[in-house]
Amino acid sequence: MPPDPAVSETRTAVRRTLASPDAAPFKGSPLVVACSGGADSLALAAATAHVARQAGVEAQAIVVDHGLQVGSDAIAARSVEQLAAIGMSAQVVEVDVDGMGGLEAAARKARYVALRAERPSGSLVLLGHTLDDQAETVLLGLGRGSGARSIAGMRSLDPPWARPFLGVRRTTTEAACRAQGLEPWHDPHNTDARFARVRLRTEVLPLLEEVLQGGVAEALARTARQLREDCDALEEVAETELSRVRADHGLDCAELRPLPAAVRRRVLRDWLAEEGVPEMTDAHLRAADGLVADWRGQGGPALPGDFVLRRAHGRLRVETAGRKPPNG
Ligand SMILES: Nc1ncnc2c1ncn2[C@@H]1O[C@H](COP(=O)(O)OP(=O)(O)OP(=O)(O)O)[C@@H](O)[C@H]1O
Repeated sequence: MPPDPAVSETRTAVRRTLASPDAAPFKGSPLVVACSGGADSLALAAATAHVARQAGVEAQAIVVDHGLQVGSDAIAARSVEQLAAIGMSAQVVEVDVDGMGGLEAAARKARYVALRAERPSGSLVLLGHTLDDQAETVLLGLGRGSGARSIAGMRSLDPPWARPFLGVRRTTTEAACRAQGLEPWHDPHNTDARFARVRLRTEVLPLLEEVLQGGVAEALARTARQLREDCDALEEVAETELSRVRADHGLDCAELRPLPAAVRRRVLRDWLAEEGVPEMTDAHLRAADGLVADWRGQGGPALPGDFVLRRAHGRLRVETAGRKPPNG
């Protein structure tokens, strides 16, 4: 009997990602599925187990227990049982979440650190993000005025991370679970209307679908892909330009100025990161760019990490706050 269409779609998605040219260095490497026990990552585990068996490669799952809610250990244990039913061995990794920068973000950070540390060396870690997650990320980014890179969403392959389901709808992962007799865990956070992402999913996207007569999630995912291609091209150009405009431990303003703003700001961002300036916001970057594009002899902006940007003798330099050479 041919497999259920949803099951086929999930398997094809995993096969395609592993067969992509960028995944070639990982051919034959072990596969690790990051499994929360939810429908997306459970369907991913089932598809990966099947594809791995056919290809003769090792596959296992990691379930992260963030310890944030009562009974999180029981939820993790249930996920391990579901994984055992599809023939995938799993380990539970407990992490400490410090709550810095918000609980959600801290949990995510701890999860990625643990997955990276626990995976067998040389393996790919498969994550269950779907097309719906991608669409929500794009829409949230647009609404918050984020930069192109963050609206460009997630990559399907960004070693050691792989996201085979970025073209698969959430309804398909749910159907694939049902068809395989799997019982996903329903995270109460996914329906908690205090989260902007949840309201976007349950209120905004359905309304947009109605107004635009369907296809919105796919369209947003397409926007993400196009932007990603544009961003990649711009970043390549910026890398080349950065090596050209370097001068005397700084940057040459006369060489920088004629560059298109999108390239110039990327050059500045990459160079400032290289100089050790942390967490640049868009406002910092614009102020830094003002020293090049709109130079009127002004003082340089203060940057995060107690750094100051200065323009002297036609060169940009990063200094720690306190030292002041003459402007020029
Ligand atoms: N507790 C967990 N243990 C293992 N993997 C997990 C866990 N939670 C999430 N994941 C992995 O991350 C994927 C995305 O999950 P989710 O959308 O909940 O994450 P998020 O909080 O939005 O963060 P991010 O999207 O950056 O991973 C899941 O499909 C799964 O592969």
